[in-house]
Amino acid sequence: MKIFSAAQLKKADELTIKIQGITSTQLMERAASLVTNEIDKRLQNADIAIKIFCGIGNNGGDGLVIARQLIEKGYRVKVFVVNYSDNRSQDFLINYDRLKETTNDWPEYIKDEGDFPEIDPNDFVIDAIFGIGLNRPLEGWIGELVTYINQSKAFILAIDMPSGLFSDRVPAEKDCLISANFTLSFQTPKLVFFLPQTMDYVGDLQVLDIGLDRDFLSSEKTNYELINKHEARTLYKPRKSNSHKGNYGHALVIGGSYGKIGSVLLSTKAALRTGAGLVSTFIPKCGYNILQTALPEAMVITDKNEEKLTNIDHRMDPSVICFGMGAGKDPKTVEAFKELLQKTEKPMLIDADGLNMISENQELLEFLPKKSLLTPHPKELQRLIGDWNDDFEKIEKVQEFTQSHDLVLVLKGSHTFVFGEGHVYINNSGNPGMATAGSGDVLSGIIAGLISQQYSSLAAAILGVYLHGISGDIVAENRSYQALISGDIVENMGAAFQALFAD
Ligand SMILES: NC(=O)C1=CN([C@@H]2O[C@H](COP(=O)(O)OP(=O)(O)OC[C@H]3O[C@@H](n4cnc5c(N)ncnc54)[C@H](OP(=O)(O)O)[C@@H]3O)[C@@H](O)[C@H]2O)[C@H](O)CC1
Ligand SMILES: [K+]
Repeated sequence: MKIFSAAQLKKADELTIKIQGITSTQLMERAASLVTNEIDKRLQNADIAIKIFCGIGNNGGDGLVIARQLIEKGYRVKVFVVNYSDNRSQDFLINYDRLKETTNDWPEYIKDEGDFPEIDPNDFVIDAIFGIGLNRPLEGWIGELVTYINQSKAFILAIDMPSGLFSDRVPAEKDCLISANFTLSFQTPKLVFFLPQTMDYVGDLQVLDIGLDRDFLSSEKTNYELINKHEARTLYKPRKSNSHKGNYGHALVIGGSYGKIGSVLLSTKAALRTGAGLVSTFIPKCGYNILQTALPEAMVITDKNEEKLTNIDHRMDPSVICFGMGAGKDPKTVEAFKELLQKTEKPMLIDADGLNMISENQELLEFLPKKSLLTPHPKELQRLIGDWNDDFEKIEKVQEFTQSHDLVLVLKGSHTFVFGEGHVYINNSGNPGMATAGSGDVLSGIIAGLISQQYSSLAAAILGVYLHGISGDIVAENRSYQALISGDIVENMGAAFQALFAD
C-alpha cells in the first residue's frame, strides 16, 4: 500500500471530485459515513456518552457528519466546536447547518480554557479537531485542550490524524498532540504512523478506503510503501515440481565465537526452514560438534582456531554469504573479514558483529559487494552512519548511505524499514514479543535463505522481514509475547509461508 504526503492526498481529493463528478460535501459524507459505520459496528448501540470535538476545517466537518449520523442511529452525542479561528470551511458550514436540523442539542463552542467541558473517563471522545491540514504547532488554549482531553483518560478515536501530529515531521518536545487509542485514517496510512517517535500517538490504526481515484493512486509516485500480505505475496516465487536442491542454492553462514555458536545455529536453521537447498556454516572449531549434533541438515567447515574466526578459507562458491552473528570483534577476526570481503563478489548479508567491524573500520565499506545487505538495529545503525536528530533525518541519512554504496539496508524496529533502490518499504507484521535474543539472527538466516533461492537482495529483505513477522505473530498468538523465543520463529516458518496464501 503506497504512503502519500498530505499534499498528494489533497491532490487526490480534488481530482476525485472532478473525475467522479461529486462535490467535496459528498466526498466528506462518504468518508465520514465509513467512520460512523466502524463506530456503530463496535459500539452496538451501547448507551455511552460520545463527545465529538470538531475543528472548523474539513476534519471538523467530518466530525459534524459523524455526529449527525450517530444521533440518527440513536446514540447519545454532544458536539463541541473548537473555535480556534473565525474561518470556516465550506463543508464545515454545510454540515453545521445539517446537524442543527437533526438535533436541538446544538454544538457548544470552546473559545478558551474556561469553556473546557467535563470529560468522564467512561466517555468516548472523537478527535475531529485537525487532520492533514495542520500546518503549525497547537498554540495556547488549543494545546491545553488537547492535553486536557488526553488527561481525561477517556477512550479517544482520532479522525484521519491525531490532532497536533504533523504528517511530515516529528513533534517538538513541547508540542501538544492527541494521544489516540485508535485512529481511523482516510485512504492511505501516513508515514508518521510507523516512525518510532510518532507511532504511539496513533494507537491502533485502521485505514478506510474512501474511494479516491484509483488511476491517480496507482500512477502517483511515492518512495514509501507499506508491506502487508498482498505486497509480500507478489514477491513470492512458487517452486516447480521438476526441481532439485541445486535449484535453491547453497548458503554459507559465517560467524560464531566461543560461547556464541547458538546465533550461527539459529541463522543456519532459519535459512534451511526458508527453503535454501544447501546450507554450510564456517565457524571456529569449538562449534563443530554443536552444529553437527544440533543440525544434521547443515554442513560444517571450521577455522583452524578453536575459539574465533582467524582465516575464512571456505573454498566454496556459495550463492550467498551471511556474515557476522556471534563473530566477536577480535582484530584477527576483523582481518579475516576483510580478506573475505576482498575475495567475495556476490552480495553478502552482514549482521551483528560484522556491522560493528565495518563501523570501526569504515574502509571495509569499499570492499562490500554491490547489493549487499546490512541488517542493523538502531544502535548498530548509529555506529555505522552517525547520529540523527529525528526519524525523518534518520531516513534521509540511510537513503543517502544505501544509494551511495548501492546497498540494501534493513533497519529493525517495531516496524522494520527496508531501504533499497531509493525506496523505503515499511513492514506491517510482527509484534513486541519478537524483541528477544536471537530474533535478528533468525531474520538474517531467513533473508539469506531467500537470496539462496535467487530472490534479489531487496525482494529477499522485504519478503524475509514480512515472513519473520508473520511467523512471530503466529507464535505470539499461541504462546503470548513473553514466552516467544527466536527458535519458535524458525519452527513456524512453514506456517508463515502458508499464512501468506490464506485469505
Ligand atoms: N481525501 C481525504 O483525505 C479527505 C479528507 N477529509 C478531511 O479533511 C481534512 C483536512 O481538512 P483541512 O480543512 O484541509 O484541514 P484541517 O481540518 O486539518 O485544519 C483546518 C485548518 O486549521 C488551520 N490550522 C492548521 N494548523 C493550525 C494550528 N496549529 N492552530 C490553529 N489553526 C490551524 C488551517 O487553516 P489556516 O488558514 O489557519 O492555515 C487548516 O486549514 C482531512 O484530515 C480529513 O479529515 C475530507 O473530509 C474527506 C476527504
Ligand atoms: K483529528
